[in-house]
Amino acid sequence: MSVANVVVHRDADVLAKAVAARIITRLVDVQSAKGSASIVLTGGTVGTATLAAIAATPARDAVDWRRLDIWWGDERFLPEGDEERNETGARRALLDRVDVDPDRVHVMRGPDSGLTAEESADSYAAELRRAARPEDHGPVPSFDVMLLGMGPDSHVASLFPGMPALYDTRSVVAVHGAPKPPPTRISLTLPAIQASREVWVVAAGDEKSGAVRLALSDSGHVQVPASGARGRARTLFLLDRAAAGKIPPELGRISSP
Ligand SMILES: O=C(O)[C@H](O)[C@@H](O)[C@H](O)[C@H](O)COP(=O)(O)O
Repeated sequence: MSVANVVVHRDADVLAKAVAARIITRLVDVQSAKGSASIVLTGGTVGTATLAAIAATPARDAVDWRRLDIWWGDERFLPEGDEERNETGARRALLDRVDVDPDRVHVMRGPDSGLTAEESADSYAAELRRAARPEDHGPVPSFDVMLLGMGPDSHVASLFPGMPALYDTRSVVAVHGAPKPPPTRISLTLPAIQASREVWVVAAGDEKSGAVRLALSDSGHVQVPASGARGRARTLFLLDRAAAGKIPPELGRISSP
């Protein structure tokens, strides 16, 4: 797993725009090299603001949206179209505004599908397994970009400190009793996250600064899930100054103006 590199931006607005530009560049580079690309989206305010920033960027047209596989790191177990679903926020911010291939938008199904949360998690794991290729050496694709928001408790996706999902070796699990509402969710596990070529953790606000410091130190991933958010080739913590406020000098950081 790669060591985390930190990039700090002035504020949450610049952070979202900078991550949007980074995503566009990364997808264009990957598509140029491989013909298609894959990205895992996150819920949360920073993740959604980033998608809106992509939609607002003329350079978005440099991405071939038809040749992009879109996944989610987690989803609230709610009916399709529910305002609280991460999918709803992503469609409104970006996906309904670019020419994605609907067959390559892989949603985590909610209760309206007739599936239980466990069945929905198993169904998503099976979809990931079908998408994995021999060179991925595992049950999930090597995602080109794994976007993860992070909570003040250092949760990523719906992996909350100390909860059973952090001990699970499967790729996708149902989460019950999540401390962040709604309580029932579907989430990739750390092994699935760590299969990514690149993991980008995005966080803004001083309420995240303690979690950032823990996530960048060698904390245990059960109590500090974000410390397990590492990519095979690259890990980025993309922060605003407030979220970076407790990073010790020895951990290094690159600050934009
Ligand atoms: O379903 C969710 O709620 C998200 O996937 C969750 O992991 C989110 O990314 C973090 O809680 C950060 O959220 P904020 O950026 O809003 O603080």
